[in-house]
Amino acid sequence: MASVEAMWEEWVVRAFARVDNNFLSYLPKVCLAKPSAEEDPLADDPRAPAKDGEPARNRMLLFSANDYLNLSTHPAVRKASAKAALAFGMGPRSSAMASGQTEYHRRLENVLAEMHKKEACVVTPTGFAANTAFLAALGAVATHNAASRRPAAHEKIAVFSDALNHASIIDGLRMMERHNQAVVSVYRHSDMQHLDELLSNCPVQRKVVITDRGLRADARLVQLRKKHRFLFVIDEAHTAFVCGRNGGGIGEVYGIEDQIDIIVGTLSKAGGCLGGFVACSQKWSNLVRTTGRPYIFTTASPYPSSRAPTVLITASIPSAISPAVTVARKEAWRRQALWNRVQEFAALTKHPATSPILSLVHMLERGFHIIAVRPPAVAPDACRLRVTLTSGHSSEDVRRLVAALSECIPGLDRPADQIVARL
Ligand SMILES: Cc1ncc(COP(=O)(O)O)c(C=O)c1O
Repeated sequence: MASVEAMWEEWVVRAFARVDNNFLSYLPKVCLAKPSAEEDPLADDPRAPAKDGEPARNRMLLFSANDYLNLSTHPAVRKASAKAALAFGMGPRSSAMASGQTEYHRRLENVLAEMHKKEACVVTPTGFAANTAFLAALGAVATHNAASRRPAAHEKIAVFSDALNHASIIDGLRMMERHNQAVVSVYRHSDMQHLDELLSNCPVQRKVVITDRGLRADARLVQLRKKHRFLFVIDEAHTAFVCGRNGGGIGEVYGIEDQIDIIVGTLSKAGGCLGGFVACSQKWSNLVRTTGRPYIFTTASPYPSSRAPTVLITASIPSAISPAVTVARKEAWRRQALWNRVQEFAALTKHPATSPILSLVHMLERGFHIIAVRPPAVAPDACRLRVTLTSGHSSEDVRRLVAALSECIPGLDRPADQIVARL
């Protein structure tokens, strides 16, 4: 008889053969460019002339990162994280539930709450955890209102989710279904008519609409909220700090902050650091902290030395994100630079770009790092290549990118539907 190890090995190999295993070959080895001597805080002699890093042929322009405002390398962010790490160390050691919250976490939560015009905010280790923690708390509404019994049909929550919502929303919803807390309906991507129909046919009293595509659906969602009185949840992972005069996201763009009940976001994209958040009312934040399992049962963002008493512990990531948030709000030119790049790209390619993320071709060999979006992120027939523009790209970078792309896609200056057909 085969050993347990051999049996498992065979099952793993068989499973792997059925997944898209090209995935592994897409993971390029990336070496970070060495900072110049002036920029390198560890350089022996900051006045020494900059050394050449990697040979020029290996250098590439990164069009695949979500560091939209280039804050991950901002001097204030580097300094704050280095200072916190030097003073307090790195190891996070436990969850917020076990070791409490530092003043840095609290300060960050207050800034984010204020930024989104909400009473409160809960910072989580990632954006993925923010969505799943919020949805776990949402599920708790059904369970606890059913006196901890299995909720009956009328006690469940009806959740309406955009077809292209992020995996963290999908997994959070699956969790709710597993606990009999929710009935989930998926509406066609940004199709408000479909959403309206589904809402109109739903007899359940507690309704929730959740989308990470707020920018596309805009004010129509607000009209539907008035009509159907649902709890409105937006995942602002790609819009917080990026859209709105002060980086306040969708709510600020359309002046509908008071119409959005819950804002979920990440600090790992435009924030240039790592983490997530749920901005909401005080009551919702209490529920997330006490029932949001992905917030409770996971280690908090990095914090320092075991010698520091808990109340004095500072956190290197929250202390880095705080200056990042300040810079993101203050330096509106970064947002302007980013949107200028989007407009330039749209003008050069005639591609109707309305966001810094563009689905196009892979160009690694030409010195452009662009990622392929493939299953399980999208359906097998919806694979695409994705260009992400940031404020750190110059107009020249965009011109070079478009020139290189045009060699691979002869129809790049034609309308987008024709281009997609050719890819
Ligand atoms: C819409 C959306 N929500 C949530 C997340 C998860 O954020 P994080 O990377 O901070 O876990 C992502 C990241 O890809 C995202 O695109």
